[in-house]
Amino acid sequence: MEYEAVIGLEVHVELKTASKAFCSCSTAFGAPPNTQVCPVCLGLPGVLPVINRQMVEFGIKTALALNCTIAPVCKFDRKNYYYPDLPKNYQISQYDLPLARDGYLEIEVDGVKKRVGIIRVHMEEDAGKLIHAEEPGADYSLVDYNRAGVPLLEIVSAPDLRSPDEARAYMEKLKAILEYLEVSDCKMQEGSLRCDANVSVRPKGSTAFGTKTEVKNMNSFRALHRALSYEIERQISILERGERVIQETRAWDEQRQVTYSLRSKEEAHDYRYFPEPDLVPLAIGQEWIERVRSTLPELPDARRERLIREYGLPEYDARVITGSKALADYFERTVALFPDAKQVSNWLMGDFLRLLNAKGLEPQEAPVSPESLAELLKLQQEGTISIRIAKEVLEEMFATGRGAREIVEAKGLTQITDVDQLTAIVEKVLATHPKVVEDYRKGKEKALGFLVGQVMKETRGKANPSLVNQLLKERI
Ligand SMILES: Nc1ncnc2c1ncn2[C@@H]1O[C@H](COP(=O)(O)OP(=O)(O)OP(=O)(O)O)[C@@H](O)[C@H]1O
Ligand SMILES: [Mg+2]
Ligand SMILES: [Mg+2]
Repeated sequence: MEYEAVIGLEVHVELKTASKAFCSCSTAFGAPPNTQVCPVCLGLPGVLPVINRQMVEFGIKTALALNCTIAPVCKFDRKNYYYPDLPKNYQISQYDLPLARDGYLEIEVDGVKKRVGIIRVHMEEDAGKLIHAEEPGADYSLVDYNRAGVPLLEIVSAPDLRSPDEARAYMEKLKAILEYLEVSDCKMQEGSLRCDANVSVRPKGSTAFGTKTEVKNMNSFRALHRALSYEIERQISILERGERVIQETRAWDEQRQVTYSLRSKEEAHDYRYFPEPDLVPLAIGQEWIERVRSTLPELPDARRERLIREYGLPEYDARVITGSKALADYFERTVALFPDAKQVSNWLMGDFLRLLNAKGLEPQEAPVSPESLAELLKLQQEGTISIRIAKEVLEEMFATGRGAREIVEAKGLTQITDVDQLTAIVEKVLATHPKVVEDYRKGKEKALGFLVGQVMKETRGKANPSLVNQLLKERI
């Protein structure tokens, strides 16, 4: 039988406010443990939380960008559970009256566009961080409450996704939007963007949903994709055996590349939600919403369309470039200095991204500035260096942070365009390969490529390829 997956994602985003959700402690990442805490976020008796205005504003901004309806009145609720990462033994969250509902975002997979529904966006506070001792025999865990109380948004998608590819496309788009809005750092490795994946399978063509499992603990898009693929296969083989999938929470094991059971539905928490008595309901007026709407920046879809319009970029290029705000910024800054937009996008999508990924860097962290890249492209365009040398120079720029011209001059990489000098090398190559020359004369076109290659080798890539071609043809 053919099966179809049904996937819905719950995404938690840490907001980059300066202070925590309900107190004035700093949210800065990486401070020594338990230095950014106070009686409010530690939940000591008698303290009162105060709603962080910036958190609400970031929430409105995000909800608007996701095409949601902002609730005229929302409220906070206590989600009760006992765990060492939660100093108050409850988390302030939102339950039946969330900040916003009923939005969508658009994804595209294999050329097919699709709207993915957003069921709700709500505000809540983060828990602390537990560090479990890993040495053999260790029986303790360390607790850091710096993160306890940091504002989060939970963004819950409708069960509209049908494959791991669609799930990844959704996450990529959501991350891009959040980055464009500048409401979060969106670093999955640092935990500022986290995703729980709900997944079920059903016979293709069926309209009813199957029993879902919820998978946690993926800390990259790749892990999300793999965990979903694994979980879909696991569920299909259960159904194929004539058995039933049980509703449970599972975790992704990155080491073993499998999911394993954490707890079943019977063991699920009863959170005993009730309205947070220390906070008044929050009424968000239309003026506030409109004011925030007027500050919305250009979002990825709009920017993609503009890059196509303004620079004549192919749709594919525009999609890749605008997939990250930093990359799109980088592109536009480079094109301002080197107006051949397609060249710039080729370099960015090719060698630039490859070198960045190899170093695990984001575009804004690139050791090569747009000014430097533009300088390199100019050197190549004016013929000072060949494309092959340009690629080498870019690697060197990444490795050392030095400028293009500086490297070209220091290493004597300037392209050889001197006819006499090249002619000598061409003659030498022709003399060493009489058989290849013969082949070419007999009509074997490819033979010329070999000879060009030999000249490039002799000159360590510095010969001007079109001049070499011309000189070879003149002589054969
Ligand atoms: N049959 C199903 N198959 C796959 N996904 C589903 C199915 N039914 C619901 N979902 C998805 O599961 C998610 C449910 O999230 P929601 O936050 O509403 O509830 P929850 O997981 O019970 O709560 P919690 O926040 O405590 O984890 C949504 O993203 C929804 O799209
Ligand atoms: Mg949820
Ligand atoms: Mg859930």
